[in-house]
Amino acid sequence: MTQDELKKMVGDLAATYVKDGMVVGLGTGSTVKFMVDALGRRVAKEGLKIVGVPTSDRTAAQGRKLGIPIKAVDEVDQIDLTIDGADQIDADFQGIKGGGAAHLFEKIVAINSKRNMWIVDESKMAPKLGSFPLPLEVIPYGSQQLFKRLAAKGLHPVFREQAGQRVLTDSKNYVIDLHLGQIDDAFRLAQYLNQQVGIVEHGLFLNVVNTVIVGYADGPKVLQAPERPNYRDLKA
Ligand SMILES: O=C(CO)[C@H](O)[C@H](O)COP(=O)(O)O
Repeated sequence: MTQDELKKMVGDLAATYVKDGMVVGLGTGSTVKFMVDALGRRVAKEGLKIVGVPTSDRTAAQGRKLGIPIKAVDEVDQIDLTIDGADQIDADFQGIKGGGAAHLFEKIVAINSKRNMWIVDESKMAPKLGSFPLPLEVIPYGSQQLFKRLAAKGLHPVFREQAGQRVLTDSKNYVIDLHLGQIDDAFRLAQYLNQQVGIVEHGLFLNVVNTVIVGYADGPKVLQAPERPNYRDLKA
């Protein structure tokens, strides 16, 4: 099976978890694209009634084109289920996201969701996080100084570029990727990054996911993460 076939397999399966009347968070990326296509088919054929809360301009445009009613995160009371992709998932169900530069909105939608499901092909599963570079969304103002601080700390930052231009997020911020190789203590690193002025959000998604669907050549596997407190409920 090709990687795209694996992505379609998990995307199609994830779409079957969506029930009539749900408010559904719609992630971003090539795997989610298959899932949104499948939801669009259900809306057209079955008359499935849902509201989609997209995590990027790309996903919003795809959803609207397919006839999925779209609302912004602040226009809904709560999101029942968010289905998103991921760049890397470790053995403890912690994840790295932001390969598509959408992790800020993805994290906002995720923490406002009752349940979170990630859909990935098997290449995304790893014993430890870090071989996928960790994305940071950073405010352009002062980003060179921030870059120098991250470099001095040994975090191997690289500004993300495309066709010789710095990548801009939907909020017109830059992305810095940290080429770490391996992350030994993701919680400690997240704490450090949360404290750095100029970083709007990092791509460590810790204790966020409830269910992961992994696409293997012999079929999809549905994995349940341990039940943990939602990010937003952590005490100050
Ligand atoms: O975090 C993301 C975007 O910011 C994506 O979910 C992640 O990059 C996975 O994308 P793909 O399904 O294309 O591999």
